[in-house]
Amino acid sequence: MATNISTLNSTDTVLRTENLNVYYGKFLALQNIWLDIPKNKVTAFIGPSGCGKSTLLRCYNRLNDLIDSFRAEGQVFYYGKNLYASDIDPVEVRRRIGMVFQRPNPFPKSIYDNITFGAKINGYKGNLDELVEKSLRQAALWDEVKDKLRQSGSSLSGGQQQRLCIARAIAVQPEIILMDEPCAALDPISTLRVEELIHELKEQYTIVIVTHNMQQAARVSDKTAFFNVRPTETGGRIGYLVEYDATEVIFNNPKQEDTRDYVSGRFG
Ligand SMILES: Nc1ncnc2c1ncn2[C@@H]1O[C@H](COP(=O)(O)OP(=O)(O)OP(=O)(O)O)[C@@H](O)[C@H]1O
Repeated sequence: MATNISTLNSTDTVLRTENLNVYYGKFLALQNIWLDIPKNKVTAFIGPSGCGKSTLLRCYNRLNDLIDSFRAEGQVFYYGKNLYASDIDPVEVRRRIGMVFQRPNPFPKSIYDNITFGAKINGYKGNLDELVEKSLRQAALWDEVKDKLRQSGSSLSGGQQQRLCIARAIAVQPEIILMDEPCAALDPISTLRVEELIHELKEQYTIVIVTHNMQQAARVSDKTAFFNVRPTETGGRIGYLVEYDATEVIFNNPKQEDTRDYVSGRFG
């Protein structure tokens, strides 16, 4: 029988990777990652393009399983339970560990149905109207859409669509929200709204965010992991974790020179 991962004991470390190596076919994308993600905090992943930030994020909710060439060695723990164990249901993992992507991707459905879709699939027994209102309020979108819930999600502005996607992620009552450059396609004002939202959401959720925006990482996160990529003799590019610490340490007093160079913009 599948393990019910929602009943696992809670500790301050929600996700832990131990000696994680990730391959796409023969290509080693990430090497030897040891990283603990703390509960109810925002953890930012920063680093140059191709260093494996999104790859690691997708390992946390087994989204990489959908890529044929993907293979992981080492372990990813959710409250001490190996997420890749044979008795773990990846669908349940993705319900507990939701994801918001770079481009807002509402379903081609009404605002209301965007929120209720996942809940219905999961057999939600509560009041759907209440769920819609609660999720939209938590995503700071309710006031803007409460009079047009039957309109298509794609009729909203890009920033509103992204908050709708956050509301949709919240509606299935996850514990963790993974965000892969959630503001990359947004204007500065929408970005600010989403950043404010992230601050509010961490009261209830654990958030891991990939961002290319140094200021954003400094503004929103409690901890920051800096990844880098090194070339191999055979032309490969291996991503690795350089340094992981409180965000203020990473930005103001990092231990590694590469981190200092990257956060100060001196990185090639
Ligand atoms: N589906 C895939 N198939 C094969 N290789 C992949 C796949 N996804 C990512 N990669 C490779 O793995 C490495 C890490 O990619 P990833 O997207 O995780 O990096 P990233 O740090 O998130 O980059 P970016 O900041 O540009 O989004 C890259 O070399 C990339 O080309």
